[in-house]
Amino acid sequence: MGWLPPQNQPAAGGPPPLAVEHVTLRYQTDAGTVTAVEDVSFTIGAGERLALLGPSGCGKSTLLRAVAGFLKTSSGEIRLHGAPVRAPGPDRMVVFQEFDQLLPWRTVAGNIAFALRRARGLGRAESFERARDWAGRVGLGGFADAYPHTLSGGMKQRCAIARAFAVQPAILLMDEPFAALDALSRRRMQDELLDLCEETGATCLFVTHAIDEALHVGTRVLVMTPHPGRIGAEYSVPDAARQRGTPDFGRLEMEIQQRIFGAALPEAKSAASLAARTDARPRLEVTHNV
Ligand SMILES: Nc1ncnc2c1ncn2[C@@H]1O[C@H](COP(=O)(O)OP(=O)(O)OP(=O)(O)O)[C@@H](O)[C@H]1O
Repeated sequence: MGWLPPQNQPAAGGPPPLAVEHVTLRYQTDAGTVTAVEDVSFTIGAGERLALLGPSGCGKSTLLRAVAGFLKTSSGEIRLHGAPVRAPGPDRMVVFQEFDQLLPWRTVAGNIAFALRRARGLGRAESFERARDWAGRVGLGGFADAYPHTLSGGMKQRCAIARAFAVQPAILLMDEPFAALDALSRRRMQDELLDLCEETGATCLFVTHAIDEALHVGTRVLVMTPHPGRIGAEYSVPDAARQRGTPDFGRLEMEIQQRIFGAALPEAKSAASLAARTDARPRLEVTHNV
């Protein structure tokens, strides 16, 4: 069964799927104002997968929630294909870390079909046909009629991912979707996600605090500074550096560790020697470095 056309297809030379422009995000609490994210700007082009990487509390989830439309910006603008984001919309699908994001009273197919009806306006028959197809694509073909409480955590995440991809949103927003899984399941699902992204050409914003996951999944990695979150550095990840165990992957992983942990990393070389190694590699470029 064919894909639905992605939503908000960009006009040639038009604005990118996502533009975050000088965005600051603050929370008002009883104890005062918390600035979670400060003056962050970036864009995501069609088919790009941007991994937002940073330590706990640096504002990754806050930023993702603002892109989803759950939070208003304190200043700056978030644009989807040029249009300002003011509220949640069916052109953005979010996959959360939590296993309880499915509707418990609907089956696997029912969860996916419900999203297709709501977001794409499909009729019942077509939405269920597509939903069963998507359940099969994520390895849940035999569980299409199962209810969420009968599934493992990994199976629930597979269903949430299928639901998000099925809708073919303008952008997929993923907030540490594999963080609560065991290490083996996490690795397998990262690979499967990568395959789905490459097959569908999905545009993604992927939040993680794991360097290896960011490098494996992302075509670009934005490293955020600790609280309040700002953009510390940006890395392009060429295909050769995406595979764990390769020299390019190891070098880029080390370089990002050095940036995040600095002198605390025992095996870290001096910044100058790391820079020299970076320069020796033609495609591992730091494209932004504030
Ligand atoms: N609802 C809220 N009210 C007040 N402060 C909040 C709220 N949510 C988050 N914060 C604060 O905003 C900052 C950023 O939090 P956020 O959850 O976005 O970070 P994160 O990088 O996603 O962290 P983690 O990786 O641990 O999930 C933190 O200082 C946090 O305490």
